[in-house]
Amino acid sequence: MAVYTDVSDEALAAFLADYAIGELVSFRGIAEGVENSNFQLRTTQGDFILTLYEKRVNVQELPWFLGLMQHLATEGVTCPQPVADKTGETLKILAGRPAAITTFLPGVWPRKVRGSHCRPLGQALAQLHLAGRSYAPVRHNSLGPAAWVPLLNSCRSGANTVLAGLEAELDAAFAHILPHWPGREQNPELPRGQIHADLFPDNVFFLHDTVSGLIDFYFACTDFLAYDIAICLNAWCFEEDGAFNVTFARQLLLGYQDVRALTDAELAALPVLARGAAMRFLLTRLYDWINTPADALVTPKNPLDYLKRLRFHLATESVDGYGL
Ligand SMILES: Nc1ncnc2c1ncn2[C@@H]1O[C@H](COP(=O)(O)OP(=O)(O)O)[C@@H](O)[C@H]1O
Ligand SMILES: N[C@@H](CCOP(=O)(O)O)C(=O)O
Repeated sequence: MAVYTDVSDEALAAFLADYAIGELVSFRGIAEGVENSNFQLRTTQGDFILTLYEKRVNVQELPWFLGLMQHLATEGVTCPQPVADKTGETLKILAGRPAAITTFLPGVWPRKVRGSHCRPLGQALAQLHLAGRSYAPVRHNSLGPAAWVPLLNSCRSGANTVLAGLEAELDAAFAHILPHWPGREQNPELPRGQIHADLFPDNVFFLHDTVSGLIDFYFACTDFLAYDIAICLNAWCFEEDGAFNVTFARQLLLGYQDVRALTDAELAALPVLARGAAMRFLLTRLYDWINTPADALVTPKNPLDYLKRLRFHLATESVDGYGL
């Protein structure tokens, strides 16, 4: 469960007095989520989400994230919109933590992904990328390739306790990823822009097979647009047993291209981007798996799910393997 910080009735009342969003009707902690403390807030004007930002989010970067969500919402992306207080502030302090109120989005995230989710997902991702083009501020991807070897270094002593030989397997995999990673320079064939960078099923709400909202922009950054697709291929297109579902991948790529055509360079780069995406989530999960205390509120996710994905992408040499 993810409510790390308690909010007293008195603190909440004082906090809400700064806003013009009606009278408090109900308030409850949301068990789902990993990173931050989230609460559902109902007032006489409707439903809202109150988020208290916890340790992993860099406070200095919160204005970038809130600005991006505001911008995307203005451009027609259904995502949480920061709510300003009576003085125009969206980022405030509550219970000693940075805090913001955002709009509540209707819908439910898919507990089991179906093929019918993947085309609308691809369309929504491309719409997000197009809407992000007019948001100029840049946020470097702090979990990009430069972070991966240091992350593995910080877990080396524990890696082989998770799986014998894991450390050597990851070191070997780096040789198939890092030297082939596209350069950071502006390359019109491999466009960069604002990406979500964590668009997993639990961050996409659906109503009747239609995307009703995208949430959780706190890993968003400025990077290759196609890297976001690679993250979605990993998060949406594998079965529980680790088998790749090429039909889901094809639907995802077709949906994306309904809205934004991929360049030849983006299509050619997909295998290496997908390897990198698998490595990124494998490593953060490995770090959490090794470092999360047994009595922690949140159960760490299994890093080995991403080892299966990484092995698949290492064996995939072209976009044909993803159904195009
Ligand atoms: N804007 C929103 N509208 C509706 N529900 C939301 C919204 N934001 C968060 N939630 C709820 O809170 C849960 C956790 O949110 P999330 O942003 O994924 O947390 P974390 O960043 O801690 O992982 C979601 O699964 C959803 O149930
Ligand atoms: N999507 C990541 C973990 C981040 O969790 P979120 O609740 O913030 O999406 C993973 O699956 O490893």
